[in-house]
Amino acid sequence: ENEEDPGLVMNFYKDTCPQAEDIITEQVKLLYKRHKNTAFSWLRNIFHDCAVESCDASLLLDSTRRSLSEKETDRSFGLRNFRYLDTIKEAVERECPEVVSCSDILVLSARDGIVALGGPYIPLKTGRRDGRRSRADVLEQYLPDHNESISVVLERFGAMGINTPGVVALLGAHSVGRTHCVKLVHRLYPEVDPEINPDHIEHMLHKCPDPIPDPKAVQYVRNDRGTPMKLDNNYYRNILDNKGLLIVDHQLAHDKRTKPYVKKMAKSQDYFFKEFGKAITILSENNPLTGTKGEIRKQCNVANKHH
Ligand code: HEM
Ligand SMILES: [Ca+2]
Ligand SMILES: [Ca+2]
Repeated sequence: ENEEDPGLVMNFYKDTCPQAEDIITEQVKLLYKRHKNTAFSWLRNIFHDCAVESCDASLLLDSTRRSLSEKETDRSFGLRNFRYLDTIKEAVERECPEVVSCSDILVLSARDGIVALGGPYIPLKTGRRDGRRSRADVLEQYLPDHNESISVVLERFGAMGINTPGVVALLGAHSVGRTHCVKLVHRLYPEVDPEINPDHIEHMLHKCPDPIPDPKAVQYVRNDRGTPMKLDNNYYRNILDNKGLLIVDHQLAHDKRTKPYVKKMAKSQDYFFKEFGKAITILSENNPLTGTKGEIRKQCNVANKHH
């Protein structure tokens, strides 16, 4: 870090685009009013972009002739609503063309999306710049799969500096949104996983009636039937009650290392929010491109053309 590169700071655009953060907040509010589920996407994006080497908006790049996009990999299954991030970028570009990075827009939309969902306000720094290439080739080394062991999950997040309560808090994001049947049928067919709460099995079978779901059919189960639209601590009560959808969700409530925190978060929303805020902050600061590294992308889905 030097004079030209202050790294990440609060309100990085205060001189170059003083309205930037207000425009983003305003757009998030407008878009959330019309498309509630776009807030799930803003929240999920910060994990899928930042956990894979860097918060550099690599997640948003489309495939090119030379490289596969991260969006098209299996771990990204179900990611949606990218067009609303483009809407925010366009609104910011109208005010300050080519100043605000897509990676900062991705992070700040997550911050404001969390608030829209009833979660805490987490002050986050800015000054990230956008990467120029997809990281699809290494993505699986960073993003755990739905049936990953807790040891691997703790190790992957630990490598970013996120501790055990931080991991437990981050998984609390599964208090909103949905999971498609393709990620769940292995727990239902050929035999039902005996660890699932019998009251929940009926619902899951009803929503996922086919052992091999048509990947194009929109068949899914809501992550939290109780409060599906609220980022609250109901997730922890669900998983303690054996109503977690993914194997990782279920294991989180049963592993010796994570269970004590699951119980604590199930009891205290404040504790959940406190740990969630810390962990999101660390995630959002993972290995950013700052200073003169990377670029300010004009359009979030394509790297700039070089002249
Ligand atoms: C071990 C780590 C994780 C795994 C294996 C995992 C896996 C998944 C899977 C398989 C889905 C369902 C996608 C679909 O079928 O549409 C999902 C949904 C979701 N995940 Fe995660 N996830 C993890 C951590 C996180 C974290 C850290 C966050 C955010 C901080 C997050 C936020 C979300 C959200 C909001 C949804 C709902 C998306 C929607 O409804 O569009 N997840 N996750
Ligand atoms: Ca990235
Ligand atoms: Ca909830």
